[in-house]
Amino acid sequence: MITVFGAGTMGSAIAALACGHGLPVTLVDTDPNAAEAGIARARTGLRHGALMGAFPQGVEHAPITAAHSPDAAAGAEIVIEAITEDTARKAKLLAEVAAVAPGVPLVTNTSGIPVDELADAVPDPSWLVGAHFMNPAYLIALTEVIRGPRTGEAALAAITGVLERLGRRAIVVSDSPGFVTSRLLHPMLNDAARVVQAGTATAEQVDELMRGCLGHRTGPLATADLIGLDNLADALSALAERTGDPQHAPCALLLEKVAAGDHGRKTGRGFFDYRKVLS
Ligand SMILES: NC(=O)c1ccc[n+]([C@@H]2O[C@H](COP(=O)([O-])OP(=O)(O)OC[C@H]3O[C@@H](n4cnc5c(N)ncnc54)[C@H](O)[C@@H]3O)[C@@H](O)[C@H]2O)c1
Repeated sequence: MITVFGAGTMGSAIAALACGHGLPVTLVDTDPNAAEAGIARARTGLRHGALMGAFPQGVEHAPITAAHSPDAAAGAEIVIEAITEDTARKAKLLAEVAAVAPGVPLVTNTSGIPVDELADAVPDPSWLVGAHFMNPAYLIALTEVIRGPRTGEAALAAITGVLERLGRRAIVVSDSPGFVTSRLLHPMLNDAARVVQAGTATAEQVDELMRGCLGHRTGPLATADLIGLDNLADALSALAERTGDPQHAPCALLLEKVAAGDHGRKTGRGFFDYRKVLS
């Protein structure tokens, strides 16, 4: 059994990935409504993934159960945290989980908070490792795995073993703010928003140029909407704080959209409008 903390965009997609490969999941969220919504989203992900051929044939989908407290980590083979990108909140949860499940591999799905910073929260830092699943986790077959300076071989073997059972390939990188993918992608998404903010082009034009001229598969602003603009702003702030580069701080337009509740696909509107598609 895998216990996943955080039933938002990522937790629900990771749950779908595991269940589609026959591994039962307990999906934990402090907000009971978010847990139920996360299970519903995971079921949609299971249907979507099945249609896309993302799950092995002949493997029965495993159950997903909702829970609301760190106690749900007891008895887990591995724990994956995919809660809000907030260092203090993640550290508190990891400490609570380590107390309930000592010696169980702890995986953080942070977008870019250094694993070693979070490792200070747990009594045995060797059990903490990073696995940066991408959205949607059940469709993207490659996972960036982060080995912190204190990550132990047992934790690394546990996550790479689970990823293999989930049909994912792992690339193991060293610990650093934003690792590889967020360090490169997030500043580019921020700059794409700055181009719109400056009035140089519309969001549609930015994405069309990046797709048509530069081969970007979805377009940067559609990618930002898929990630969730609230999460993108949090991840950029974390990157700016840790690199000391003010250019990485979320731009004004991004912050305006977050403040207005326009968080991208998950709220129905971000740089683009999804409400017709969702209704
Ligand atoms: N969105 C992406 O595309 C993406 C991709 C890779 C990694 N990540 C990372 O994954 C993590 C989750 O991101 P998301 O986009 O799913 O966020 P989200 O805002 O969609 O969901 C976060 C969930 O965590 C819950 N939560 C907060 N504190 C909790 C706690 N102590 N215990 C249990 N649940 C708690 C919240 O209620 C919320 O439902 C973040 O660290 C993010 O940076 C996100």
